[in-house]
Amino acid sequence: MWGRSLAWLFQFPSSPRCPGLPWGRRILLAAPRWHHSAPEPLKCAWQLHGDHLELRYAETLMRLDFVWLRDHCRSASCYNTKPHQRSLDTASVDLDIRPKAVRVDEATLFLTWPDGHVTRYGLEWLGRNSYEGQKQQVMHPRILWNAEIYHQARVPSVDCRSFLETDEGLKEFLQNFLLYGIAFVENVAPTKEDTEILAKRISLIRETIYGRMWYFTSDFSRGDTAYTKLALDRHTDTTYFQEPCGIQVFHCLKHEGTGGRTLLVDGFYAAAQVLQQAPEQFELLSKVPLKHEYVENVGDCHNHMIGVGPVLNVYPWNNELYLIRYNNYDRAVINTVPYDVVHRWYAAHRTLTTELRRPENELWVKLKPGKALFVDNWRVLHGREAFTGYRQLCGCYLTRDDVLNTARLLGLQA
Ligand SMILES: C[N+](C)(C)CCCC[C@H](N)C(=O)O
Ligand SMILES: O=C(O)CCC(=O)C(=O)O
Ligand SMILES: [Fe+2]
Repeated sequence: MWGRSLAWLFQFPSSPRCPGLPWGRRILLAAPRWHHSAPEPLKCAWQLHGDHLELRYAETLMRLDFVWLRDHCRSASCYNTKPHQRSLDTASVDLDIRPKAVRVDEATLFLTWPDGHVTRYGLEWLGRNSYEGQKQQVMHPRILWNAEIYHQARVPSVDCRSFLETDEGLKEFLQNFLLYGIAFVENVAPTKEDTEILAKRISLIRETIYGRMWYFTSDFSRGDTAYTKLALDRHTDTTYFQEPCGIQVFHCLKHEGTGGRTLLVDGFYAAAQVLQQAPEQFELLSKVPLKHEYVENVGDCHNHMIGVGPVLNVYPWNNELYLIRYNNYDRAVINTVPYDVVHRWYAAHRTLTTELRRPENELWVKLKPGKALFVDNWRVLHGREAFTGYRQLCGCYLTRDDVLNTARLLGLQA
């Protein structure tokens, strides 16, 4: 029996935590204390250590802390499955707790605690919810793009009626939006009110200093270059908020004149190139905190906003990007790092900018009345070409949590 289980254990690659140490050698040292679930196929093996339980299930080696195991107990007295909320008072758990007994069958881990309480875990559940399991998964599946990838994907626009009236239309739209960070709705009546109806179908509108639904022409009514006819280089908006707006909706209601095309660039595609070419620069961009700032004193508008955070924001456990802040217009004085770091940061920023400016990464579209564009402002940069004539643009920002909420309720991974 032991021979067979050891043979099985030898098939696994070396432990990710100790790359130099073959798994087999660790097992030989620890062999007398390994247990495994008896029936074939042998999918699970475990052993108790001084302060944690080591569990191998399917392809995952998990190290589970005893307090964690007590804290996540899903028994009726510890967890209320109706509201999906914990009833257990975590602060009442002895930090030196250790299970009195451990047993594993084909699908379940059973732990008996010193006070007799029994905790059961589905092995499948642990595989998905442990740190080691999470680390292997992405939170947000995406397709990174340059202009060619995006064009070749032939991502369809969704028709306004299908978007408003059917779950399939909405789901298709949101799936495109989650994968590419941009999505279009067609045949929208060219008014601010109709644009608002679209926005409300997927989220709550995020009211900001620019209003709820904003509407602008090149009338200099606000102290920002957006309210001119000038070209705007690629950027993300509201970098000067502690939480930049998650989504931006654009709907061009009128343009009598030339130019004014919209530029879109996938910031995560560019960042992925930086990671490949210069991982230390990617790391710097994800670690150095920066300020962005908006100071306005025009007419009755008086605002002073400051947002702090790095250019690239990643989940620390899997290094997955979730937010890029990139706005060279609104970047504030750098006073958060010493001079030598500043210089390396400028070099890293240059590498990223070079990627963002590659013509092959630029997607140019002309927004027309009837075609609304949704942009993931945490991922995709936008800009515009200079223009002549009269141009009216309306839109709004959306709260990100609520867009993702809608997507999850439709069964999408968001
Ligand atoms: C869309 N709307 C015209 C309302 C906003 C303009 C905000 C522009 C600002 N520089 C930023 O990038 O955040
Ligand atoms: O005028 C445009 O097309 C976009 C301007 C802009 O960057 C913005 O409104 O956030
Ligand atoms: Fe903008």
